[in-house]
Order: sequence, then structure tokens, then C-alpha cells
Amino acid sequence: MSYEDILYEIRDGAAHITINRPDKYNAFRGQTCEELIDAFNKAGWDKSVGVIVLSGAGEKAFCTGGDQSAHEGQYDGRGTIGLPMEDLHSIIRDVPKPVIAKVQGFAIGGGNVLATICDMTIAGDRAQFGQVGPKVGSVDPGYGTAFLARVVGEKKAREIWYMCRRYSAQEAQEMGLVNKVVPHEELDAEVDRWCAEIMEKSPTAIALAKRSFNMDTEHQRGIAGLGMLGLSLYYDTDESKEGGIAFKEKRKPDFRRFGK
Ligand SMILES: CC(C)(COP(=O)(O)OP(=O)(O)OC[C@H]1O[C@@H](n2cnc3c(N)ncnc32)[C@H](O)[C@@H]1OP(=O)(O)O)[C@@H](O)C(=O)NCCC(=O)NCCSC(=O)c1cc(O)c2ccccc2c1O
Repeated sequence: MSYEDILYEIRDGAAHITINRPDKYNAFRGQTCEELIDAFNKAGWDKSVGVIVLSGAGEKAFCTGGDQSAHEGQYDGRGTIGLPMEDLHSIIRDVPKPVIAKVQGFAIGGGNVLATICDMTIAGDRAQFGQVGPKVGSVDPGYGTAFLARVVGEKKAREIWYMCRRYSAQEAQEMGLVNKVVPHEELDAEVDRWCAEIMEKSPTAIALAKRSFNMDTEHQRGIAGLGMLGLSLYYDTDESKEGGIAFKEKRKPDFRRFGK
């Protein structure tokens, strides 16, 4: 597969997968997800690769989730909600290599979910984290909620989704969402150091450890599958559409007209 929305490079045993849509704040459309899935499969089963780094191009954003300009109700693409999110989330978990999220800017919405699912997250001090789903008529009813609660605890996860606030890299580290924060300019070098350290370790031991870590939350894959079907029905409602329309019109949504 040739790539239009992402970059793929192998350097010193690390596969670098970069979402390359900086003009869209690295938001993903159906094609972006397909390319990411292909790249994770390629890196995941390449014996010369010991670690995978997921990042976003440019200075502004790691990833800001689903591309709102390709979103009128359902997203574009082949998945339950258009975007093949279940497959993308699954492959990040299933590749037998550690995946590091390198976050230099916004990790918002589905971008925050991707960073959460990655094995580890290293952030620059300008990074910002947060959820926007209930602000834009969406929600991740799988790993983005259930797995997040495992990472930051139930109370914090609920705050993140119900309040839709933004959190600094430092705050994200304090809640366990980030492994290390470094000055923005030192982010690339820090991630390269983590990759080099991982490359010295036994790949089979690491693959077994990753599978073992995943085991405890494997049932969430089923929850995600069921949740996506519900979300697909929600996307067809006026309540959900109001969120996307309000974002594009740069105004506050008025959900109370529709809510239960
Ligand atoms: C990222 C922001 C916090 C930045 O805010 P700021 O105020 O600094 O700037 P603007 O809001 O003016 O944005 C600048 C510029 O970028 C464009 N942009 C930003 N994000 C997107 C996007 N996701 N898609 C398309 N375009 C985007 C924005 O339109 C501006 O362009 P101009 O041309 O007008 O200058 C803020 O932008 C923000 O909150 N962005 C997030 C928007 C969003 O709604 N994201 C999708 C949420 S839903 C989702 O991601 C999602 C992910 C999943 O993984 C799921 C999984 C399973 C189920 C559902 C999922 C799901 O819904």
C-alpha cells in the first residue's frame, strides 16, 4: 500500500509512523485509519523492528481524532461508524512490539484515545490532552472510556469525558496518562533514547509481557464492538449532528433541545 496520509520510516530498529495531516491538526479520515492499520501490521511483523513510535507531523498536534470535515453523521470509510476504529485500536494492542506515543501538541478526542492505547507516552511540555466527544456529539464507547479508567482511575476518567477539559502534559503525567514530560525541543532525542533502551531487551520477553498486560482488558474489545453499533445509531440523530455542525460553525452546541 502506498501512503498519502501517513509517513513510514525505520530508523535504528524503530518504526516511526507519523500521521501527516498537519493542516487538519492530524485528524484522521477513513483512509488515514486504513494506512495506519497497514503500517502497524507491517512494522509489527518485521523482525528488524523492535519498537514502534506513533506521532503527528508539525508542531501543533499529535492527533485531534476524527476529521470533522469528513463527518456528516457517519464518518467516511468501511467500519461500523465509517472509520474502522475497532481495527485500528486492536492492531496497536495486538502488535507484539511496544508502541510509544510521541506527543508534541494536541492529543484530543480520538487522538487522546490513540495515545492512551499506546504502551507508553512521552510528551513535550507544550502537549495538551483531553476529550471532546460529548462536546461534538460523539463518544468512544470502548477502549477510549473503559481502558482510560484503567489507566487514570474511574473518577478521573469520568471527569475527562463528562467535563471535556484540556490538561497540560504535566497534569497528564500526574494522572498516569504520560510516562515522561521533557522540554519540547528534547522530545525527539528522549524518544530515541527510550527506543534504544528497548532495542537492547529480549523481543520475545517483551512480546510476552505485552500480551500478558493486554489480557486483563481483552473483554473491552467486545464492549467496543457493541458500543460502536450503538454509536452508529447515535450518529444518525439530530443531537449528535448538532455537535459536528456547531464545531464547524465555531459556536457552542445546543444539545438540550434533543437530550433525554
Ligand atoms: C484541537 C483543538 C483543541 C484546537 O483548538 P483551537 O481553539 O486551538 O483551534 P481551532 O479549534 O480553531 O482548530 C484549528 C484548526 O484545526 C481544525 N481542526 C482541529 N481539529 C480538527 C478535526 N478533528 N477535524 C477537522 N479539523 C480540525 C479546525 O477546524 C481549525 O481549522 P480552521 O480552518 O477553522 O482554522 C480543537 O480544534 C478541537 O477540539 N479539535 C477536536 C475536534 C473534534 O471534534 N475531534 C473529533 C472528536 S470525535 C473522535 O475523535 C473520535 C475518536 C475515536 O477514536 C472514536 C472511537 C470510537 C468511537 C468514536 C470515536 C470518535 O468520535
